[in-house]
Amino acid sequence: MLSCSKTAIRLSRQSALAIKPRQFTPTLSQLLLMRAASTKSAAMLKDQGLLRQQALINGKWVDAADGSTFQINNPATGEELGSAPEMGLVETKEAIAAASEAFKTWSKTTAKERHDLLKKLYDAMVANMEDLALIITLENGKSKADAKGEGVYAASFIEWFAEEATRTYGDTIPSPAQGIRNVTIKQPIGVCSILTPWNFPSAMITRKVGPALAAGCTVVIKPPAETPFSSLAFAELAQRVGFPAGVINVVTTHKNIKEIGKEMCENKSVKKVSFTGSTGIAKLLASQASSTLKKMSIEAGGNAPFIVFDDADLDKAIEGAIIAKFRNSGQTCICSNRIYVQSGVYDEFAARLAERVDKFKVGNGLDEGTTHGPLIHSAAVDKVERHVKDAVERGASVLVGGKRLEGNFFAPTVLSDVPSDAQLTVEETFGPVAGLIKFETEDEVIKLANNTPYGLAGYVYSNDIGRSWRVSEGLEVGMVGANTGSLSTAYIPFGGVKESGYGREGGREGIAEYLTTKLISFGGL
Ligand SMILES: NC(=O)c1ccc[n+]([C@@H]2O[C@H](COP(=O)([O-])OP(=O)(O)OC[C@H]3O[C@@H](n4cnc5c(N)ncnc54)[C@H](O)[C@@H]3O)[C@@H](O)[C@H]2O)c1
Ligand SMILES: O=CCCC(=O)O
Repeated sequence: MLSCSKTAIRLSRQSALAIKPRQFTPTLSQLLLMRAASTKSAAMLKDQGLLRQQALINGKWVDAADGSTFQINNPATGEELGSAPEMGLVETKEAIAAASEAFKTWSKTTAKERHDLLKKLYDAMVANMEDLALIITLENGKSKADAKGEGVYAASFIEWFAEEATRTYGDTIPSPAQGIRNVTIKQPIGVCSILTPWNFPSAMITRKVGPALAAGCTVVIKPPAETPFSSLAFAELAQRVGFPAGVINVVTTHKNIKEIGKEMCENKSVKKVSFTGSTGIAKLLASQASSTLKKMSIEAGGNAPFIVFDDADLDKAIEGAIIAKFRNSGQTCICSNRIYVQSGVYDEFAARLAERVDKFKVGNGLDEGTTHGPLIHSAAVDKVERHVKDAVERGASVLVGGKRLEGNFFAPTVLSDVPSDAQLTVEETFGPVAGLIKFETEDEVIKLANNTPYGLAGYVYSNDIGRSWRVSEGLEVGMVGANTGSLSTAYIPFGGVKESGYGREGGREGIAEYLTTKLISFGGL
């Protein structure tokens, strides 16, 4: 067997040595290099060392070659939180080269070694959860409860994929010919480019990096310019628990995003690209990655229908709509974007949803009692405002909210009688606006729900099990919540169809995205 060869044993020993956990005892010079948290809010961190303001390449915390940086601000207050290096092509190539070199040994570690190290990383995330959640709130704006939820969710991917690392089984395949035995083995695909959005600054990193590391791949992460600190804190913890140099690299940028993104998709040493973000950027990256036929996973925009039938439990449907629509102030790819309510319960559902939304407490995510934070930036508020104005001009009524507040805030909104050609119905709004649309029949609502190029998630509320089943099968989406507004866990295959992308993250399928299947056909038996 391969694992019994002398070479494999030697490599396995080398790598076992390489991943010996390190204690975090910074030297004086390291301490001086570690920039202090520049604001009052960031100074609230128990462990200031988690607020890294440098990028990580080949196990070293580094600045941009030309020393330039960009600022990161709290979207709730505008307060400057700190800065990150404004890197470019040179640093990106360096990071890919480091990941390539590290792949030679990391890919030869045993599944158990990778499991143990990932488990240590999970433990470190749990031990530092308060700080990790604080960083999420500071850079993204979401409420403390949402941030804690995200932190736990982020860590759960590391735990889940630590376990999945040990289950990358191959097959033995009966041969049609005499004297032949066929087996398959799973091997890590290679260096992976990880490009993530700002709406889940931590969980979108771990949902991709967890399975990549578990599979034996190495990664170059490019976090979003709005929220780089969560990925840097994650990388810091990975360093502390002993991930070898070059296995995890983080390159930060604000203005050089196009050239860095292109390099990460076109560089020949990269074998896989994983992206979460808008459909427009997903298409651009897919075309770049196609130049070398790289494997890709894409989790792009959605336009989720949320369907409530007359026979639904309205209490549960309203609860579900609040979660599915307003989580993270509506900035979630699986947020319901169109709420279809059958005519018999339409008025009651609308009135009760509006009453609940009116009670939301909008504010700084750090403040006690805040249920909903700001949007990520003013461009996001502009988009939401545009969608609401357009819907109202086309005949929708504002039941609650409907207006821009100060700064990056938009009042949580419920609109009724939204027409099917409104921007709100056609495009992903990515904000705290619930648009209600009345329907009469099951066939009609399935047609309306599928009338979109997107297909990420959908929701159906009905107490008729047959109807729930029929509608779930009929929706052109990758995920359905039937009588639940909450889908997201590390245990499920997360992903879409149509222009919402391809590939699955999480669940059993998640690690397969980072593995290749190799056939070994033994002849002459
Ligand atoms: N599916 C999601 O989770 C998700 C996340 C963010 C945004 N969106 C959608 O996109 C809309 C616009 O938001 P946005 O402008 O932040 O989205 P975007 O697609 O422009 O950005 C998403 C991420 O992609 C990266 N990116 C952007 N241009 C790139 C390039 N040329 N090469 C490589 N990476 C690049 C950025 O780091 C960014 O964080 C939102 O309103 C929403 O509809 C969806
Ligand atoms: O917005 C993207 C991911 C959201 C989730 O995992 O629930």
